[in-house]
Amino acid sequence: MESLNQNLMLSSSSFFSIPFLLTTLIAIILAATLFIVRNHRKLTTTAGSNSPPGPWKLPIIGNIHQMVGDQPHRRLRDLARKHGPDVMRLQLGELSCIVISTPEAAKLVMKTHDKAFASRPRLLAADLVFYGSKSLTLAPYGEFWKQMRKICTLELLSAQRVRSFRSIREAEVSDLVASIARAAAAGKAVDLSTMLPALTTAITSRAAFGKSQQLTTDRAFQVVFDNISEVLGGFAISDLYPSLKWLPALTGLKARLEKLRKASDSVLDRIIDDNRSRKSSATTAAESKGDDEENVLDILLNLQESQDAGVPITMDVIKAVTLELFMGGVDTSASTVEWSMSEMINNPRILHKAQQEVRQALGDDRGNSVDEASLHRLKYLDMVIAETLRLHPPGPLLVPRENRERQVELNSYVIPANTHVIVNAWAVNRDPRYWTEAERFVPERFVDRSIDYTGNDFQFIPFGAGRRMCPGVSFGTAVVKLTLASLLFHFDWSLPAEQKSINLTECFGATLRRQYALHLLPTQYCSVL
Ligand code: HEM
Repeated sequence: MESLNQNLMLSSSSFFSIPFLLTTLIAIILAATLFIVRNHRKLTTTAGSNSPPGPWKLPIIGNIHQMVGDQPHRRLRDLARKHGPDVMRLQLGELSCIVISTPEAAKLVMKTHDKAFASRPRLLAADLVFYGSKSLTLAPYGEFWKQMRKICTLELLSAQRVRSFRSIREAEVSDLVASIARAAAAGKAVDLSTMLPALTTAITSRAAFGKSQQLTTDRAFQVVFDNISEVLGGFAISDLYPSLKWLPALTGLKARLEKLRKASDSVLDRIIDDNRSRKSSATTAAESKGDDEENVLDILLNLQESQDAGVPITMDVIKAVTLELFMGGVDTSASTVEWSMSEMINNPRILHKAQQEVRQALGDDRGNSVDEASLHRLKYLDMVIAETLRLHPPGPLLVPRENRERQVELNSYVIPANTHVIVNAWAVNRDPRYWTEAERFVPERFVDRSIDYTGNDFQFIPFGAGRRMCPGVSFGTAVVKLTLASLLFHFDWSLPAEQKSINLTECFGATLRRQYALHLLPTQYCSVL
């Protein structure tokens, strides 16, 4: 959603904040003193005989100091290798966590005990920005979440609905292609790290709110959106110490969240008012739809009016859900396209093969833009996308779960109620026991293996699995595939003169983005201007 998925994905950005580091520093000094007094502690501990193993922890801060760093998915994988390969226990402040790092353990959490672990931890940001956790991603497991999930899968993100947004995708991708063509004609490199999120923002905003509300140029909304993504990235220090009720005020987080809520409220109120006045002034049903297909906001407002959604669709619910779908749709797809292009540029054989497939399948008509109806023929491109999602899942740690109701027995371990569960999908997708040369980008590995995004292949979980798995798979993959096919069909790609290869360093935030902007030189293959 932060990328909400994601965009609501667990990220590390707040581990770097100054208040966080200061508080951590003071706590570390206190803790270190206590630690020296008890220096006979073992380096790997088990809290009780039935508790999963975990690294040694300091009093007060637990294992927080071991999480400081910019690659938490890698740190967690390394810690797990040493202290708990399947299931590892961590203490983050007052929170008890377990970290899941293998397909077997992921299956236990997201299939065998899926229902018990289907809740989400309480986050201050969810309460203050997402209207009291009224969004699907952050809602605790229960009746409200079940009804909203139904609405989401049957109404907002169903395969049929995603198909109905086809003209939006095609129009926006063809605008992107036209602007890249202008750069190509001028012999200039393009910055795909800026262009791709702008594209996915435009597509998602039209699907969520309609063309007349297109927000791509709306600076106010962009600022709100970026801020929410940042705040939702990672555990805020106050979420790690929920008993210290004064902490959010002290760290300034509460004030910041309240300000964000006001800002997002004013943007969403304006959009909803516009939508209503457009409807009431329209004289025909066709007019009331505006210039796009029925959008997500229209559907939610209709459900509110008809009162048969199973739960009250209040204005807060409408705002929380539109905001989260907007956030979920933007960064996840953009970063997938960016990583695909990066990997292909570093592997010219793969780039050439994917490009040949697209050009052969879509014909040699140099005036044509890519037609979505032909995309099912692109089997190799499907493998490229799957391999990208395996190595660079936008949500490497999924969205944290919690067994809010009761204790669970996981293998032989007892997991007490209210334990946070972090599933390291990034580590699972690279488990060397299941993937040959797991760190290499090899799309052909999917020739003899079906590409399964349904959450039934626990060795490959870029969209999560179980009850809480991503409901935006069709929406996301449709955007990714059309964009990649168009980039490959219309242009040949190379590195700017001074560059030898693409640096693949990751930047962990709301989603797992590239650390450095992706600048590439396009050469036009088809005439698109
Ligand atoms: C390449 C694209 C995408 C990827 C890789 C992705 C990945 C994920 C992941 C890993 C989760 C957490 C699953 C879990 O906790 O088990 C998630 C949840 C979610 N995603 Fe996506 N996502 C993508 C696109 C989208 C899009 C386009 C939307 C909506 C427009 C969306 C909406 C959501 C929502 C609402 C949830 C929360 C579900 C719940 O908690 O019940 N995602 N996504």
